[in-house]
Amino acid sequence: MTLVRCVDASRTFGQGDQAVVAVHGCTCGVEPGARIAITGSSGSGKSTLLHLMAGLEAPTGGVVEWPELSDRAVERSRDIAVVFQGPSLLPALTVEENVALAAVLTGTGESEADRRAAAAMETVGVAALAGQLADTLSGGQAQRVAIARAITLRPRLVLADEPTGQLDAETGEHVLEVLLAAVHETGAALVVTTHDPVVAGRLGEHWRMDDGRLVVPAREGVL
Ligand SMILES: Nc1ncnc2c1ncn2[C@@H]1O[C@H](COP(=O)(O)OP(=O)(O)OP(=O)(O)O)[C@@H](O)[C@H]1O
Repeated sequence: MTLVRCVDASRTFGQGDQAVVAVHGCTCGVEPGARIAITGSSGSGKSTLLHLMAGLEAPTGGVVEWPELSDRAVERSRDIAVVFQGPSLLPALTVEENVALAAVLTGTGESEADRRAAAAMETVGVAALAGQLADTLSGGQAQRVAIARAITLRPRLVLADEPTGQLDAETGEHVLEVLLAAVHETGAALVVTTHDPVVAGRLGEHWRMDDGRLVVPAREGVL
């Protein structure tokens, strides 16, 4: 039942003297229902590991696989949603258009995409912002809209890269609540990278990246 499994997965950027090993031989797995925080200092490889799990980066060593999901990347991309740290909305589109876009881009018909977007905006509590241009939103509102976009296709796995990293503590806490409620409602597993111990404390499981190496508490039945 593992959604994503990394077996001795590595990611090196650059070559020769310039090579940077961002992730060294990581072995881990994410199961349905998981709530995982990945902490670690800046540059320790958290984002790179998340991108490997999303399929946004290919490993340069080892294997990343999605046993429960489709072998085809396009179909898999419907089941895996990524929430980024910074602004990720298209500023000239409305909230509603931004939320529907992910569905449209993965081949969902327009009326179905609109219906799903409306449901996701309702879940996340941004329905009142539907007609507003994305570049008029506050940071917290924009991140809630990004969460709505992430859950529009009801993914099996949500990977959030420092989703509260650019927000003040109170707004960040609210966005985290929204994210946890959204994955609860949709039944998705959640992996969050964070520098914030308060955020990490809200998730059931805690992994740590240490200079590209993953420290995962031992669990049975994942690998
Ligand atoms: N596209 C890239 N090209 C070259 N080096 C990269 C690239 N992406 C990441 N790196 C390097 O890989 C290492 C790990 O970076 P990564 O962004 O995964 O760390 P992080 O723990 O997420 O950091 P932060 O908390 O600051 O976001 C760093 O040394 C970084 O400079």
